[in-house]
Amino acid sequence: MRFPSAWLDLSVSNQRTVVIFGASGDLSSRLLLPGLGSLLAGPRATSVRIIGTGRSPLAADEWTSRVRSAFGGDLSDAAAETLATTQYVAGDPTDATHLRALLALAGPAPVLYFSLPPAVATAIVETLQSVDLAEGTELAFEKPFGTDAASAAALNKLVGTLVPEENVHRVDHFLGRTAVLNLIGLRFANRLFEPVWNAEHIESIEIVYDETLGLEGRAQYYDNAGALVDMIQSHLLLVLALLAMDAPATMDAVEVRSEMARALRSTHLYGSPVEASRRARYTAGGGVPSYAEEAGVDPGRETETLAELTVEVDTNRWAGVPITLRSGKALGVARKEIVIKFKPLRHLPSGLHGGRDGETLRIGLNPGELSLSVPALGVDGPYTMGQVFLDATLPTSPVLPYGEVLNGILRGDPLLSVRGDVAERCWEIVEPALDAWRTGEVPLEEYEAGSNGPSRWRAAS
Ligand SMILES: O=P(O)(O)OC[C@H]1O[C@@H](O)[C@H](O)[C@@H](O)[C@@H]1O
Repeated sequence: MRFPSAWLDLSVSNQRTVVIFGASGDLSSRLLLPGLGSLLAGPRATSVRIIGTGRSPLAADEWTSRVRSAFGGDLSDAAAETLATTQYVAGDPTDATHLRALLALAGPAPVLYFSLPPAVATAIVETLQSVDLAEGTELAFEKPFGTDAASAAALNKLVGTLVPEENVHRVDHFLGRTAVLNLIGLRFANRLFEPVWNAEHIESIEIVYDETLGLEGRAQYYDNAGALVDMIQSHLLLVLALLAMDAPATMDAVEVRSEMARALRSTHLYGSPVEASRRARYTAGGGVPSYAEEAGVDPGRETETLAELTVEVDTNRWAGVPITLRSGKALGVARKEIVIKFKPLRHLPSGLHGGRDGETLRIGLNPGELSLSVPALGVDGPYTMGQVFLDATLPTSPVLPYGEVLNGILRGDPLLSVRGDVAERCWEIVEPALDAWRTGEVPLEEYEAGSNGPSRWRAAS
């Protein structure tokens, strides 16, 4: 159950220049630079030239010290070299003259990484229309890609005039998670699971990413996004795609991404938006203030901090199986897992007593773990059926999920990047629920911070 070695290749064959737009922002220092640092720590890594850029002026030593602290620990040769060559250039990225100077500095085949919200990234892409891009330029975008299906489609169109689709990387760090990548090994290299991975044998699926963390000072972004857009529209639907897709012919980006896209094209809400979606917001609890009182939040906006969506993948393999995606903040338990419930067998020999439950497979997403409950005789007394658990821990990659995705971007391989049509499709899947929420058809429920969320939700713990 190991993923192909190309994904574990920590080396960056040709030195590349990465221009980070929004470099002085929180996302860059919290996620992007540490991810790059973990990649550069690999034994075969070569250095990368990083040019940070943003509107805020930043002294050269201030920028270098930010990069240094994001890399953490002892520096490998590649990381030390990267640090020695990095620079920061302040300027307005929507000004074509500034962009031309920046690209001249970057040289051949740079990666332009937009560590910015969609509106700002779109404005820069618009300016890039009047600037010549070097052959082999790669463009990388943080999530969310667009703010709805229409804006994602418009951005795709704009980006498509600059570089070919295989040079566009819509970043989703869940695709760099060991446990998520291992879904491919778990399913397609596994005699036990693959034959039963369908509606004939599986009753229901949950994909849950409950966090104990609250807002972490990100109100400005989060209050506009909410749990559904922040986690389900992006990360969890992509996990679903890997879980539900058919076997790709090869592990090539074209094949894998086509299968993922095919699964998502068949995905829609399980019933009406009112039946298939739930939303809630935390009130004060355990020393955490209520969401409405958090700094920077507009209480009237009705932003949800916990969301649940049940979908169906309407294919021959999956039709009829409810798949529930759930994620939220400030919950009592950090439950981050996929739960696959198999159907009970139709028949048990008479004389066997107890548990007729089907098997349950739990795939821990963070950390990566597997647990399969199987019926066994004698667990709860002689000739009585009970459940025993087969547990395994997945190896932890030394490369952070962001680093894994970046590895692909630097090598020009879009395998772990979201394809344009998939980015649009993920919006289309959630939009009926978002529309029903806007019109108040689905009430905004409440849960106490530190609790497990409202009861009676499908994926309630
Ligand atoms: O557990 P991880 O890797 O930090 O991923 C979860 C995070 O993913 C991010 O994309 C979301 O914006 C955050 O709100 C969330 O906390």
